[in-house]
Amino acid sequence: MKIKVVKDYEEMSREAALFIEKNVRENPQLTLGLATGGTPLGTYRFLAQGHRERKMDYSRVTTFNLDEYVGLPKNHEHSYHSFMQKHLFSLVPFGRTYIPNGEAADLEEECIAYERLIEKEGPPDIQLLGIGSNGHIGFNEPGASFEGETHVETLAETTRKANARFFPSPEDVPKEAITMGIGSILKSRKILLLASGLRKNEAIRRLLKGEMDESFPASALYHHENVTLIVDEEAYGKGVEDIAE
Ligand SMILES: O=P(O)(O)OC[C@H]1O[C@](O)(CO)[C@@H](O)[C@@H]1O
Repeated sequence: MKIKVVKDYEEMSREAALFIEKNVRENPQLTLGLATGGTPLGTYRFLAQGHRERKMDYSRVTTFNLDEYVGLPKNHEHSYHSFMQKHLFSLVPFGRTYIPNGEAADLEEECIAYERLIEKEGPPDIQLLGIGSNGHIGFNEPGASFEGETHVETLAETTRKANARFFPSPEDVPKEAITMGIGSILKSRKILLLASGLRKNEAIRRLLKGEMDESFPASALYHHENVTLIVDEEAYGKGVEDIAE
């Protein structure tokens, strides 16, 4: 795991956007795995700026989102479809964009179809990831199999609580989501993991201990040979030994 410690959220976001831009310049037909939540918002802002000001071209890039809440219509203001539209897709034209359909009549079928799509079009050249304070990646909660494919996950109460800030009230946070599995995520060629703020400090400390355990989903990333962690000083914390290679 390569670890880059940066000053703050802004710097983390800029570094992440530069990482993606560099890879897109090298391969304009890249497949990009995307995340939602608070963590990647700044990265998307910088990607949009690069497109606007430096004419970065994403017209041949294909994107796959990690997850979507079950039961929210695509145009619901808190669906991840709406999130991506608002924060990235309306600002940067991509070739093709894919997000699981959380209101599919047959969710199992939807999961199988999404996994097939990733296999056909991908796997992602870069997978962008945030980390939950309980170590979740995508919506793979503690206990999720490291070999799992796209599936319906019951959200941990801590995750629902953390995401309540995006909803009018905590009860409005859906109880389930479709998420790419850890196995699907690990198929990506490169993984870019971002973490910022004190809220993530404990999760990063546990990750950097390097112990692989299904009770801590992000530790599966030690099974992958090309992971870059960009972490700010608050999330990295003091007294953590640098185990960067
Ligand atoms: O970025 P946040 O809002 O802290 O959430 C952590 C991670 O959990 C998720 O919301 C679950 O998908 C990710 O998108 C996100 O990066």
